Amino acid sequence: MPLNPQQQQAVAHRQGALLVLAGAGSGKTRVITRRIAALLRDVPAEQIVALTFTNKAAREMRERVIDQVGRAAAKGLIVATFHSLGVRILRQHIDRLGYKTNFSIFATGDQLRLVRDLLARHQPGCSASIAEQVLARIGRAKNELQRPAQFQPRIDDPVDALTAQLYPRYQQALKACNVIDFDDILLLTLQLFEQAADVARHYRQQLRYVLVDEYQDTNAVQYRLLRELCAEHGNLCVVGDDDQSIYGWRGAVAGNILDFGRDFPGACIIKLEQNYRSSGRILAVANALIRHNPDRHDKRLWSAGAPGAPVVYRLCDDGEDEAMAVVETIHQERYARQRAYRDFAILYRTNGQSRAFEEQLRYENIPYVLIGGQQFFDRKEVRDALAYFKVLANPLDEINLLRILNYPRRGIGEQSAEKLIALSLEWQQSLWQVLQRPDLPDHLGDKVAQAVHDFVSLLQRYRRLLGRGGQLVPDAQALFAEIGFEDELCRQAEDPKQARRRIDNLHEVFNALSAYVEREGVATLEGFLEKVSLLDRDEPVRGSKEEKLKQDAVVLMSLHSSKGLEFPCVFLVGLEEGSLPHGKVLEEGGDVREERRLCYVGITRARERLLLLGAARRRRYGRLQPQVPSRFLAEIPPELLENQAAEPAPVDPQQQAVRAADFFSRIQTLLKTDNG
Ligand SMILES: Nc1ncnc2c1ncn2[C@@H]1O[C@H](COP(=O)(O)OP(=O)(O)OP(=O)(O)O)[C@@H](O)[C@H]1O
Ligand SMILES: [Mg+2]
Repeated sequence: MPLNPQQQQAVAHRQGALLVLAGAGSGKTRVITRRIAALLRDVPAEQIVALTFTNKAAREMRERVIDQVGRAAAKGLIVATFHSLGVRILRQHIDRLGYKTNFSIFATGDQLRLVRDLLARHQPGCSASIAEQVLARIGRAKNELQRPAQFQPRIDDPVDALTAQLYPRYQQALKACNVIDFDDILLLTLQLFEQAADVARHYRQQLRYVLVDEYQDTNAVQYRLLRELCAEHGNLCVVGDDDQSIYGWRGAVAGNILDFGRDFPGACIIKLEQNYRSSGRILAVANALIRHNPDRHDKRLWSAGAPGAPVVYRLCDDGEDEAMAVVETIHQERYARQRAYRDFAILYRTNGQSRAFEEQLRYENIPYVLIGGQQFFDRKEVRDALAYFKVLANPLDEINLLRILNYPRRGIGEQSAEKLIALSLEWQQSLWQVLQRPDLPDHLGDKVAQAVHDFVSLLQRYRRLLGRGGQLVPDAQALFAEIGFEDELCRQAEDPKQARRRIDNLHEVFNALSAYVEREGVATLEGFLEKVSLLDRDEPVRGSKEEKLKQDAVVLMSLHSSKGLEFPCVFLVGLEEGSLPHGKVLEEGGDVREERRLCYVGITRARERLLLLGAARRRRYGRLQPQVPSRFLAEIPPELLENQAAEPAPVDPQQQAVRAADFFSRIQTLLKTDNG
């Protein structure tokens, strides 16, 4: 498909800064991939770096480039997320900041545990629940470029006061364990560039063409990093849409995109106005909604396509009814237009909303894939297993060392663990060093000291084995068999089914490891852990997101993870006050404009058919409660919507009995499929 003149101009642009500011579906991502292909004709691949927000988007972009230029020509090209580029750089040079290059990356659970430990040590009276709030403040501070020294607590804010106290200690503890957290990845990369001029120069000379997709979602740290990278050559090309900025809550600054012209004087700014994705009617709805956000760059998106089918709003009776309406439409559309299951996406505000749709789809035997939801790598047994890997890769990782010290139980109880920590503080040695001291029997008694000794030699033995990297999977399996990990899972489970699930999850870790080994030329435990810690925060439970998208199945996902994607038919569900806009935002006086942008993102994923749905009543805390339709619906002129909103039917007792019977038979079917 040929590019339009504006797209061509963006692709042909060579030196200096370039901003493509354009609405949804106007071909921004396409411009980036075509530009890379064009650059590859006269620039070595290693000099080009394209940055995106999710691993999925990065993989997809690489594939699209390969389709155009072939695999050989794309070799050496860097297509990555900001975080994976950061890790790549830190692995080479983090020693300049006083860390070792085999550092590990903390998962959220590990971070929380560290903050809880620090709280218990320094503020014994505090409730443990405050740890999460402190951690969130630390995260926000890091994304706003505040290191411990720059953190400014707000007056009269007790959580801020605690954060001010704990943040420096948290940072010291991480460093002592040779660990960094997710937000440190970018902050430390930036620090490296600022402190080590030679390192900065090296990357500025190596990475001569920088391209960024979804630029509206960059935060302050990412922005500074880009400035550092492009300080000499200035070849920065960014594309984005201020109307799709949906990560303000994570510190993204939409202003970055609006200030681009000021920050990079002489920048070329190109606007794309033709939308190639959505039908005229869908586009009209999107435009009408987003117009309600003040202070935006006004963009007029038009489509050369046909107006298409009407956009429908359907007010359903309750959540079950909403799910049935969706499934009914899927059946109709498949029948009338021979659509595949993968043509449909059900989009919602929060992952918890998927349940009713999943039930209904299962009941009707419709294949579906769920993207996001409870994160596989966050489950307890999975984190316990990974803790072993983490300690084997980096024995200074004290949090994980403590996690496995007596798991599975080996006779080093909590009191002994506390004694060991006290000794490590007293002797100013790392816990790992303390565990290896010959004089431990004097402090712990012979029996416990023997258990510690066995534990240490086990770890050392496997460190040697795994360090060779030849047989990661069998070696790891041997380790877990030797320590009796599965037996421990069985002992702790409440019933055999739970035990089975947990053991399956452990095996899934081995599967993930083996898939990694197969993919990678040189596989190491560190490399595997790095992959896991860089997974998209909303990566699916199992399998990669694009594998799932390839199957012929209806897709269920949150609005946040739908960014950049497109589907022939989209159901945007739960259009009620409290769901979209989200209740938390309303209660805390948050930014309703960001919720509106989220709704806009959802609408603009649709190519041909868009259905907006909501329920008149919804089950909350076990009771049906009346709902108010989303304010966003009222912002769309009625002539743009085909309203299928029926007044909720008066409840006829006989009908209710039929519904109840139907409901129970469905539950029974579900239980049967569950067991089967
Ligand atoms: N010149 C063109 N001719 C035909 N189709 C095009 C053209 N440009 C883009 N498209 C198609 O339009 C759709 C949207 O393109 P793309 O995903 O690049 O848009 P985008 O601006 O990145 O959207 P979003 O803001 O949602 O990320 C894709 O299906 C793409 O193939
Ligand atoms: Mg895009």
